[in-house]
Amino acid sequence: MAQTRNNTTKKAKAFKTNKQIANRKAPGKAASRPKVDMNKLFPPWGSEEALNQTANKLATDIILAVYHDINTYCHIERLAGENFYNCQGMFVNMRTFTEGFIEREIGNYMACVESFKAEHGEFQPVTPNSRFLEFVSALGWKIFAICAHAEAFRRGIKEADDRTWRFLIHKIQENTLSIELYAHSRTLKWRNMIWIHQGYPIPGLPDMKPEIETYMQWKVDHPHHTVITLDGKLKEPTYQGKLQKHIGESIYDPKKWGGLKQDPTLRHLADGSSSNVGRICHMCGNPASCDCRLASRAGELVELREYPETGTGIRVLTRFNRGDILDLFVGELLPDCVEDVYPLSQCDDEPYTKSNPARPLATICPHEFGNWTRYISHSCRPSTAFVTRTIGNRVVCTVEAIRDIMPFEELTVSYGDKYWQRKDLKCRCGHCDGSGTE
Ligand SMILES: C[S@@+](CC[C@H](N)C(=O)[O-])C[C@H]1O[C@@H](n2cnc3c(N)ncnc32)[C@H](O)[C@@H]1O
Repeated sequence: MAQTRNNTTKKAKAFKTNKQIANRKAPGKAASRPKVDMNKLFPPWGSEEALNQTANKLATDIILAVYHDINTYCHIERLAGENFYNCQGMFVNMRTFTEGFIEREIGNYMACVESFKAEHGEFQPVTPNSRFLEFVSALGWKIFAICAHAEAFRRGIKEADDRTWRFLIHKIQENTLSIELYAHSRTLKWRNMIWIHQGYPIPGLPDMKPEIETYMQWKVDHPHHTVITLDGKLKEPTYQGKLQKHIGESIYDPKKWGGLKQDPTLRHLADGSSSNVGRICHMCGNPASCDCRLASRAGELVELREYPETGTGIRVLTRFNRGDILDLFVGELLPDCVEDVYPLSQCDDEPYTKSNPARPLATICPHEFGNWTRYISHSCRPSTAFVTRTIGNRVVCTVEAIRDIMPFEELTVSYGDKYWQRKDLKCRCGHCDGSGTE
């Protein structure tokens, strides 16, 4: 992959390269971009398209909130288990809201069924206008119990207009495996929420027992140890037959550096003095080594998914804004480049010029140990960039959004022109002729 550079010089270089390429490929012609249909983008107010657009956006917001709330619920449950400040009360409230919602939905449904029976003397399996009935019939008890953990879903089932509701059902249907895996890999105890209702039949609705008794045959260790395949199955991410394990921070092993004790990306030596690495901390502006850390949670709102042309990639389960620092690119820190699929060269955080290139510090190699950022595919029109920054006590490589990123989009980054020149590989990003340059 590309060497990480200083932000501005990287942009300047990219601009120059693109300009040169445009001139080389189509002399005398400006590079053409697809035309934007303004009517489609901003349909007339009150038209069918405009109403669909609004409903679609609302439904997207609700499903994003489902992912977000499941994650938060499980996080607070963990903190409550550790007696973390105020989390127990917070968790009890969250659980009560979910349980109460399920009780009410089942209770209201049963009351409708009973009153119909009292009036007509027979059971009528269709209760008019029951979204609860529609949802459980179409998607089952498990997805209902999982979604019930999100306040946006609880409100949506009652308050959303019909158009938004149809979009929401469709979106949840499209993402059932993703939602189930998301809940499973965070150990959401959705069974507890419907357990007490399994003993009696609920007329007109599927039996919940088989769903409660069927366990997802997939181990739970880390959410990023699972890839959703193209045919809707699950697999582990592997490199040369070995599981690619998740780590939170880069690993420095002195044995791999000939016994050298000092991690070359650190800003201070063992005695606390400066190692002359890095500039000021990007978070607090401190010129000396400090305790800042990147508090990014982007990794919690992405999933590993197989894509037809590029293999395992990253699908986002939220919105990101231009400028967001999504996470650190981490791996084993090595003195040399060992293979050329995953590693990135970590340079010092210095202004970079041709006559004075930034000093290389290490190779970050995530082929076995790394985080989700190692799976980001290349695109000649990327949505993120690798940036060298000084944060806290070390120089790091961050992944940052260079434009707004839409929900469920695949994240992309540029690996740099060299990646596609030196390898027997064809770029399949769909924006170039395979050469890796637009
Ligand atoms: C850093 S890895 C990304 C994760 C990889 N897709 C996987 O399945 O493990 C880089 C490799 O992904 C594939 N890849 C990523 N972007 C691509 C693109 N635009 N065109 C073709 N292959 C791509 C290539 O095999 C490349 O060597």
